[in-house]
Amino acid sequence: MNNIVIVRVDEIGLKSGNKMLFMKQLKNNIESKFKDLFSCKILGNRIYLFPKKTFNNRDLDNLGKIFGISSYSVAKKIDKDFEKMEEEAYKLVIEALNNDFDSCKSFRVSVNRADKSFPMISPEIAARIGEYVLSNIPSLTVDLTQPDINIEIDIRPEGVYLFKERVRGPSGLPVGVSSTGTVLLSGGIDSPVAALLMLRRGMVINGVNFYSPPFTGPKSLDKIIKISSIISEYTPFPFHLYVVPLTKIQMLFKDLEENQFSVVLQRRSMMRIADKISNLTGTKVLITGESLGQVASQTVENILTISESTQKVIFRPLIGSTKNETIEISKKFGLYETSILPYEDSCSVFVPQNPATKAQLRKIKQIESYLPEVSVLEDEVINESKKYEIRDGKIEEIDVFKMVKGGIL
Ligand SMILES: Nc1ncnc2c1ncn2[C@@H]1O[C@H](COP(=O)(O)OP(=O)(O)OP(=O)(O)O)[C@@H](O)[C@H]1O
Repeated sequence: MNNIVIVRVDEIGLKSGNKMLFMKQLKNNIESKFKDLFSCKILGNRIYLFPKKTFNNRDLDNLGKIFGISSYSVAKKIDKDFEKMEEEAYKLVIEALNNDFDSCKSFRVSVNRADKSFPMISPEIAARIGEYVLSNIPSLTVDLTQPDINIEIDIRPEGVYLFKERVRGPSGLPVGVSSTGTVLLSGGIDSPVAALLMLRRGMVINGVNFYSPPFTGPKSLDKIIKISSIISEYTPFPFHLYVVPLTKIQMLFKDLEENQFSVVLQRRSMMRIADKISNLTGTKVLITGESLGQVASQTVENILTISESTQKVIFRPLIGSTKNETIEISKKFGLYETSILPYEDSCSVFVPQNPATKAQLRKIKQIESYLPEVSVLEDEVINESKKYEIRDGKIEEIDVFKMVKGGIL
């Protein structure tokens, strides 16, 4: 049981003033996912995980979903004793060979001597331990640039760590260090990726989804909950999803004579509702998955007209991305297979034949001025929304919050 896990950070290490705050948040985030398995300790730019019970490498998979971690290694900690270092390095090579002594594998020993009081310099330690390993396993060759097996020896004041592998983490900043946002979360490919990208910058988020009963059925709801559940695996905070029935507002826009503006009108309504939910839940910004020029509603003119419906800043992390790039990220985060399930999204049900690509604000405001009931309906649908709390993939429907203009009932 003397294996420990070393967690490394990249960006956090560069933050001078906030570094300790960020490290503590990362430590809390790791503890919240691994409280039964490890106790954690910050030492310099690293976090060390001490096992409370035996673990195997698969138990560590969730470290790949904790933003802020650049890499981690399962390491053996020993005393600062040269003979023990030789012995453990040899054992690690044997482990890495996995009983394959026939195919000619190459290896390297890399030494980091952070404790300068250790009486030998790094190249000397590497060379001597390399010789020791070679003398015991003559089928090996040495390769200093691209070895099959890289044994790392890290000599620090508190002891020596040896490991043979660095597993890459998801990098970024720990969730909890970058304020809060509300993502307009559709069942498509883009907005779930936008949500993950904001989590990766350390933001705590909740989500608002619009659905159109009875035009969108229970399978669409299942899909958005499944997407939220995947998102929740990347945050230590519960992910709250507000599901808002938009149908009565959409019907109003659909029946307009000038229904080419219905998409922009609908989006403005979504923004106002999301703005209110953001205020009710205390988040600071809105987030969407828009990407410039991707669909008719995402021209600069339409985006400006849509943005005007809220005072809040809207983060659009995908604005400059290509569809393929977004798909790549979606796959990387394990979202893609769910995002492409063929269930109708609320908006696609009500798209006119020729949606306006340059909806002028003046025109849109004029139409809205003929529809004062929209604002009443927006409050109504917030009252009718469902709220789900999703934590580590576990879903619970909780209290529907009630709202009247300007406050919570
Ligand atoms: N039903 C919905 N519920 C919540 N937000 C939505 C919904 N539909 C669209 N949005 C928000 O508006 C943005 C633009 O949507 P649009 O349908 O124009 O583009 P999209 O590329 O299909 O987006 P996505 O892939 O995220 O569905 C979405 O990224 C999302 O943030």
